[in-house]
Amino acid sequence: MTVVRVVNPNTTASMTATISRAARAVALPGTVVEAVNPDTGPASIESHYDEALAVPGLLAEIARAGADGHVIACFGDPGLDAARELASGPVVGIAEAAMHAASLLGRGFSVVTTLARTEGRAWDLARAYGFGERCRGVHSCEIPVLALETDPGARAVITSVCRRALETDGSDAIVLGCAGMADLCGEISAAVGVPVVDGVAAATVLVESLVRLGLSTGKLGEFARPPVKPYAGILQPWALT
Ligand SMILES: O=C(O)C[C@H]1NC(=O)NC1=O
Repeated sequence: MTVVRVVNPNTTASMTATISRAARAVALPGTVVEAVNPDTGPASIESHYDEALAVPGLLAEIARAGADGHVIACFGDPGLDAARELASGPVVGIAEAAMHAASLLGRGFSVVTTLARTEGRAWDLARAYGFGERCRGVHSCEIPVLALETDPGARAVITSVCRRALETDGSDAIVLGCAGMADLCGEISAAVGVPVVDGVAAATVLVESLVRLGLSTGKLGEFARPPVKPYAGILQPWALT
């Protein structure tokens, strides 16, 4: 039995439930999906500040024993490198997984995300992961992350931005730029007529496959366990042994 811990780094349990449904929908029968979120940190991640303050809570969830692999279920892939130092199993971010999957579906893909201020981060990740050319455009809906659950017009807006992205970019696929959009994949794909990739599902399947292949992060160099040292103040609980 494989245990994949899917970590929503923000503290909104209803979003964790959406993420859990998307991950469980694609996991194999022998895989246990453990969807969690920290109890400390931002309610949603929409800025560099939010992202920085989400990382300690995220790492606490990564550090807990009992998982064979981890998904970081936030499109900024926050704390991914630190999580890889800490975890013994594979760790995959949803942006990374979605971009890899989309790159196999055609010559180029477009990212559709929430707020315009997060577009730069999506471009940074695309370039860092080697998809600077394959990523044809990053577009935003100007819908706050938590409004995805409460705004009845959100689906229509996201679908419209996806349609415009395809026209503008000439891309072959869409990457949804927020874990909170995970439940919109099928509906939007049917509406716009191209594959729409949800990073939660893509990362869950990727981690599951890596575990089944007996593969994990290389620990000889950069991603070896961090050196032991004191951590003062409120971060004292994060000190390693
Ligand atoms: O960066 C974003 O807009 C999306 C990102 N924020 C969040 O709380 N979960 C996410 O997937």
